[in-house]
Amino acid sequence: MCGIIGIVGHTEVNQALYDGLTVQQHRGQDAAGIMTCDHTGRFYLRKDNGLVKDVFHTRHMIRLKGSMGIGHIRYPTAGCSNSAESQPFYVNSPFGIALAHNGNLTNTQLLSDQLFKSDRRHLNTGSDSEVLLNVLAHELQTSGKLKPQPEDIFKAVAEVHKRCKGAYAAVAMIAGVGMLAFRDPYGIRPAVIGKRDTSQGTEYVVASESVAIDTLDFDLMRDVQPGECVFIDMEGGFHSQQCAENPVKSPCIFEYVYFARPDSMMDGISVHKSRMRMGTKLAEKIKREFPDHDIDVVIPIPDTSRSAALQLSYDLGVVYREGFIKNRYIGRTFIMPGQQQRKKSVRQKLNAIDLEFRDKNVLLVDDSIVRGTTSQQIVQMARDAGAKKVYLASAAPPVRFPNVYGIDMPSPSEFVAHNRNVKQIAEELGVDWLIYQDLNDLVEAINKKSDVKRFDTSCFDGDYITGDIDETYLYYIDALRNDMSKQTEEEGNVTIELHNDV
Ligand SMILES: O=P(O)(O)OC[C@H]1O[C@H](OP(=O)(O)OP(=O)(O)O)[C@H](O)[C@@H]1O
Ligand SMILES: NC(=O)CC[C@H](N)C(=O)O
Ligand SMILES: [Mg+2]
Repeated sequence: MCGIIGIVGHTEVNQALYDGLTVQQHRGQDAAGIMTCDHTGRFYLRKDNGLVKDVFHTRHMIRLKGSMGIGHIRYPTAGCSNSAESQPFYVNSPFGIALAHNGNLTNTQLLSDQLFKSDRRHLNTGSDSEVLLNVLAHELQTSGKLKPQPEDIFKAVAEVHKRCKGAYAAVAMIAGVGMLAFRDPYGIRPAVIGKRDTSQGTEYVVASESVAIDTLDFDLMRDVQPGECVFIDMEGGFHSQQCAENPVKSPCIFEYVYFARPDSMMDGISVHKSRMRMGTKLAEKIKREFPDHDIDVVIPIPDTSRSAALQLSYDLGVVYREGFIKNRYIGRTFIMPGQQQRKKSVRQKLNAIDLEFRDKNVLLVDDSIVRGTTSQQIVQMARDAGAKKVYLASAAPPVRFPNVYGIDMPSPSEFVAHNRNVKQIAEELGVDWLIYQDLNDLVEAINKKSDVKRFDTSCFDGDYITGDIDETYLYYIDALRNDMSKQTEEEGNVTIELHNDV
């Protein structure tokens, strides 16, 4: 998952972009970038591998001039993790365009071929986001105008929707013209719009999550709708249009389970409330399946499971205790690039308080179990701390299918639930019993009264919302992106970045 932000203001936007990326850091830890545009139409770029706080130093911030800009934090799902593939990406023709993308295209190969053979465009990386930018650029080029008007931009985005498959929530800047933001026709990845009135006029922000809008002191207006394009010109004029033929709001369910911050609103749904309801549903299932349970204490696996675990303990009538202390300087382990690093980081990140485990039957609660990296080690820690029995509950169903829309889990054989039933997974994780949320309950917990038609639930049930994912594609991304292939790829990777300010 990546995080995006774009701002059209009336004064310098560099600091606001930085702050907006920082509060979305949980969406990507591999690379960060900001590109700004000043009143002369000149772009300024800084991007590199690392966390936001490590990528931007004062010397970079000073050079990021202008009242319009976009930013990105990256968790790679295509290409490699080299800084050359960090974002925003830039093309000089037409106009000068920069783009930052959250999601993953599923027809990258075909598009790359078309871009080279028909559109006569050069791609310099293996990133699907560079492909998205070039498709947009080609479609904008066809207007033939010196300065594109809102209707030219909407027409270009409509063509992007026809050509690009998969997931994309993107912000883009056209030099000296303005900023646009658009989501794929299913709205798989999130994007929200905010505004604030200043003495110089209205300023606009688009971000992956509303937490950025809140913390930057903008007011949340609404989501960018699936298929819609929003365009804000350099003078602050706001334009929008639906550019897809059949948009169907179907966001990725994993955003609510794990990715998003609980204080964000996405597609009209409070992430925090949805996680609390996940706790309630899970408590109901535990009561049904284990009416005579002997749980002494409910312990969350920090951080993400907390909202669900707290509500679960309340509904179950069992005390809640923080039994694992999280090292606040270690990031999220699931989105780290390799298994070795993920494994090591769980131990560095979490440590048990023996007192909360000794001689107790503990119910550990996590939001999701994917590779089982976290649960395996946590269960052992609970036992080492003296727990009598260790039970485990997951607020989401078993992850059994690869994600192709922006979460880097391409390889079913890496999932602990692969070819195992719940009893076998429990054995593998070393727990006395294991319980998973049912998919129906998860959907009900998230969608209480929003206008979301359905969710992309593919990682749980293999039903890919775009309807065009077949075995051949799944085989292809597995071969390309399983942990082993990625490691080999990274070792031989020495791409040198063009257009970068070090
Ligand atoms: O089964 P696994 O492959 O280990 O993946 C699942 C775990 O990874 C995530 O935690 P993470 O440490 O990334 O972030 P968090 O601190 O937000 O919970 C998630 O919350 C689970 O705890
Ligand atoms: N997780 C994401 O949204 C990744 C965006 C893009 N596919 C990349 O790899 O950079
Ligand atoms: Mg976790």
